[in-house]
Amino acid sequence: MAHAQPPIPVTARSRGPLAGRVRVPGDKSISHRSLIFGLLAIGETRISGLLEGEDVMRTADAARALGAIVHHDSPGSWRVRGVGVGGLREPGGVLDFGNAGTGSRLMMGVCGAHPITTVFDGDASLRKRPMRRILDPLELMGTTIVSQEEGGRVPLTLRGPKEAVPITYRTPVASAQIKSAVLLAGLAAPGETTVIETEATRDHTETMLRHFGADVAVSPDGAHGRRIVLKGQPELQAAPIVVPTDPSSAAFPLVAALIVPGSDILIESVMANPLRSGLLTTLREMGADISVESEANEGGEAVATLRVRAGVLKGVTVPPERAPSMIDEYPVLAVAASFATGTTRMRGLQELRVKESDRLAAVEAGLKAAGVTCAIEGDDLVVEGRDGAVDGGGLVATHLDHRIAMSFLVMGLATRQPMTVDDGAMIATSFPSFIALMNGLGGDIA
Ligand SMILES: O=C(O)C1=C[C@@H](OP(=O)(O)O)[C@@H](O)[C@H](O)C1
Ligand SMILES: C=C(OP(=O)(O)O)C(=O)O
Repeated sequence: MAHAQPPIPVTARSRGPLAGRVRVPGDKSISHRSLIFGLLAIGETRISGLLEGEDVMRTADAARALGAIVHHDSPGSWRVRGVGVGGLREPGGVLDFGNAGTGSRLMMGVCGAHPITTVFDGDASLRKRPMRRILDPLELMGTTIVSQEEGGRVPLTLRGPKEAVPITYRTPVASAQIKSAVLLAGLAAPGETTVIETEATRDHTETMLRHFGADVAVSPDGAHGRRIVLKGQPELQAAPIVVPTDPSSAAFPLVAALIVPGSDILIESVMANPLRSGLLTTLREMGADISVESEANEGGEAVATLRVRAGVLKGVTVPPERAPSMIDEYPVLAVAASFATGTTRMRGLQELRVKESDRLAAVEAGLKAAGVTCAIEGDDLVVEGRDGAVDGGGLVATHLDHRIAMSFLVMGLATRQPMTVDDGAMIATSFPSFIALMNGLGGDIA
């Protein structure tokens, strides 16, 4: 499958303070959803600021295979002429989602509720990831799992029912992908589809449902949870989308500026959605010098331009209920924690084991390669901070995981010895301009 090219090792070296002003690319979660909603709407959806990373391009290809007309006008600017809910065409071939959990899982929700047969596949990383979490609710809605690899993995084949059955579903783990797959499937079902989540997760699907004219009601459920009720079979109307920047990408220059002594940078228009802001909360608790220079609204999301200055960080305990709001940021938080004074304990990280790699194991191995003491205790990751002085010098195995690659390259900008990651190719899945952007701030990554 995809990405069988020879690995491309990349090395980061420390070369003095970072300075300058950057804007990171569009949000990956919102970019996938923009194309999917464009497919499911009637009319032409105009998107600006779309992330043109490999994961999102797979979703664009899938939308085309399902009948949408997708045009790329200029960098970030796309148009999608949709087929409407119920109007999907059966694809002629396999839908290959490459490395993308979000694209594949959300599209399983879409396709599994339509009366078509679809085959899903991906790269070696995606082939290891659990899909039962999507297949279980889909089966309740009437989808037939024609074939699947052991444990519900891709390659797998779905056949949708004539008409999907609406369900009430409590997600078994905090996952915006499960929630979104069920809601997207619920679009094709008559009546009300309800998703209940014990911990609130990113709400981009709910926001976009409303934006395209669906009737969706969200109410609190328990201490941290939400209940989302969707009225099925709406006629979604094309609507313009401005994709705000990706806070999960902003995390890399942000942490780099905190740990490279003397740094002082501005990161423009970082999406400030509270369900995506756990890293900022945690870094501030660690004593990070992050100030808000200005605030605005982009595409319906609050954004803030952040000034970030290097300084002393102190170890903290990160509570498990914060995990959904910073789920993809733990690898780079572990890097920040390595430079802090004292111990950082990140609690409740079981979901990190089923991302593009087992991120708990990959982070532990990478930190140890850099001379940092750390341990996995149950579902917690514990990092002993080295008070600003990390040796580095290790070779880090990235296991087809973009966030592992970028996190350890950020680390190498501040370690005594350079850090090398075994393969930088996967960075293109979410942040193709990462190396150029970091080097533009004064980094040395090559
Ligand atoms: O819905 C989304 O766009 C995402 C949800 C999260 O996954 P889970 O739903 O598996 O937590 C996150 O890790 C992923 O990068 C994007
Ligand atoms: C987990 C991630 O993405 P996905 O699940 O879409 O592969 C990520 O980008 O860190």
